[in-house]
Amino acid sequence: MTSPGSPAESPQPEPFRSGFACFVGRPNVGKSTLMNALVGTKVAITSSRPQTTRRAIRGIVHRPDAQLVVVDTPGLHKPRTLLGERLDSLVRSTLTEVDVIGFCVPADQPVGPGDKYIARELANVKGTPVVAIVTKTDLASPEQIAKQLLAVGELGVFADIVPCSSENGFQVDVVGDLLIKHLPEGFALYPEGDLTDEPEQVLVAELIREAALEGVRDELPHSIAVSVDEMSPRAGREDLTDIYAHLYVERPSQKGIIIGLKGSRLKDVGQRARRQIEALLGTKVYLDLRIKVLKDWQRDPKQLRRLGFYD
Ligand SMILES: Nc1nc2c(ncn2[C@@H]2O[C@H](COP(=O)(O)OP(=O)(O)OP(=O)(O)O)[C@@H](O)[C@H]2O)c(=O)[nH]1
Repeated sequence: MTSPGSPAESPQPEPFRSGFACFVGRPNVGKSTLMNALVGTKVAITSSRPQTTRRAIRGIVHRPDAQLVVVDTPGLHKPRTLLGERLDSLVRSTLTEVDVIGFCVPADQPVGPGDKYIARELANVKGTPVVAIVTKTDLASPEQIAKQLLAVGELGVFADIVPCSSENGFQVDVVGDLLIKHLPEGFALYPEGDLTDEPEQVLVAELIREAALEGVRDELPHSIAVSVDEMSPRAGREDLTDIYAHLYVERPSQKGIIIGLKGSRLKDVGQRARRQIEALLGTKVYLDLRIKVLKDWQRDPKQLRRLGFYD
């Protein structure tokens, strides 16, 4: 304890805090990118297609005085397919399990019905503080940002409202501070240095899916799923990982799109994914990637379970 007579003494350190946060917001508002910026490495995948994220991927922010575990959630949206319904129930159960929620609204788009829908949902989550985050400030003028802060303030009762940009780093650390403020006092939940508790195999599958989505913007909205069937170091080669994976599409025509002329597109997808996976694993990678048609997998409960989407 610092006493008034001993100015040389350092002040009482803040208590160590640890706990969970999640980001919610319309698809494409920058939730995954913000999590990556907070964690400081590429953990969740991002793409310019809405609804890229399907799993609660966790990133872990380590600070001297805190450990913040960020659960990345899919964009809340009105369910259309069975897959959509599962996504939403995943989001809802996540909301009640975390210590603080970050509600993301982009600075460069007017507040719309989607944001209002989520704000109403959040008002029903009792007992979890919500920090409203105005994202992508690099895309908006100061006036636009000021207006957006006011508009977001009208959407509900928030513990704080903070503007930030994951693109240029503006106030990303402040977002971290404001989330950490709401965590309970406690011990570190994960060893220092851990950035995510997702098994590497899941991250690898996500990187392959990201590569496969690239360039087929409108043709294959949400029809691609990936399973990594086997992943192991090559015998006698510490520096090489063998990966056997399947890319699933819903219809034969989609298979053609992915494969491309004389297999050119698939080759591209494999190369792009391989580079990313090598960065993640820190070894060379041999990637055996095959395509299968799983008819209407998004509507088939058994296939959904196989691909890791549980009720
Ligand atoms: N200029 C700019 N672009 C951003 C920023 N944050 C995210 N983006 C871009 O916005 C797009 C969507 O970002 P994501 O992080 O995937 O969005 P999300 O909210 O996680 O999307 P879903 O997974 O679909 O819910 C990507 O193209 C990002 O590069 C930002 O601060 N500034």
